[in-house]
Amino acid sequence: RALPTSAGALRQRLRQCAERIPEAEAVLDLLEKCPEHQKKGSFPVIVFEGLDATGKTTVTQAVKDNLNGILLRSPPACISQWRTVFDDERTPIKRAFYAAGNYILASEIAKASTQAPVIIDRYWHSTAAYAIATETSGEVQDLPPAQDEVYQWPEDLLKPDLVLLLTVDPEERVRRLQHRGLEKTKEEAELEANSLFRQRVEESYRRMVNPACQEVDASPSKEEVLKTVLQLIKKHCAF
Ligand SMILES: Nc1ncnc2c1ncn2[C@@H]1O[C@H](COP(=O)(O)OP(=O)(O)O)[C@@H](O)[C@H]1O
Ligand SMILES: Nc1ccn([C@@H]2O[C@H](COP(=O)(O)OP(=O)(O)O)[C@@H](O)[C@H]2O)c(=O)n1
Repeated sequence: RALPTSAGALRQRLRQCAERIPEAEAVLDLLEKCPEHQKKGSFPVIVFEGLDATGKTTVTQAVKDNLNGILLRSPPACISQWRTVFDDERTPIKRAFYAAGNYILASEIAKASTQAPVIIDRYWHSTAAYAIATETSGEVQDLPPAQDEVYQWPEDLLKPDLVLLLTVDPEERVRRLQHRGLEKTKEEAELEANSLFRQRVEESYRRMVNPACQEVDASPSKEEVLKTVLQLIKKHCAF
């Protein structure tokens, strides 16, 4: 399978291509500096997931301000300048890059969560959901069965306390995309053209376990969505 699900496996994958791709060597260097099996601090770690334009950037910023938190994203800023290089590579190498981003991010989460609540824009569930959806074609029925190990969180990756999956109906999502008019990654452009792919990504998010995503209807106004999200955080994370 294209997605490496442990730090060891993804390091091996990057090492294999490091001679040809200098950026892979650079990612490996950063990974080396991250101790394995990172532990969370005492503040809650809350992840927001969902398709592009479901409102993750908007809501994560608002939650951060509201909770006086620290906002992080996957892939983390320290490797995002190499993203375009890996987006143009073969799938296994591209997946190794995003997987590595999550392990590097885990060190940042470990540190940040000793200081304040941590709010994260995409993490492992995004890496897994896009990978799973790309590896199959057709209907959601053709995805690996619900109990398959692809939906498991990697054993050696720091776990968040709460994962919220933002969903909006396809028409509203397109309206938001058009409003924003930002440059899209290649995969997001394909996604737009392919509603079955989009459905497979969303269904893969829903099948993820340990931790599972909690779905939030993100179609109401920004204020309403923020209110719902803050209530969920209050209910699930004591701090
Ligand atoms: N609840 C909402 N209602 C209407 N528009 C929204 C809402 N949340 C976000 N938007 C708008 O939709 C677009 C996509 O939101 P954004 O936060 O960038 O999504 P993402 O980070 O998931 O791609 C932006 O133009 C944003 O202002
Ligand atoms: N943690 C992450 C984040 C993004 N990705 C990849 O990045 C793409 C989405 O990134 P994007 O730039 O459109 O995301 P937004 O943060 O703009 O919503 C998907 O195609 C995923 O393949 C990932 O694999 N893992």
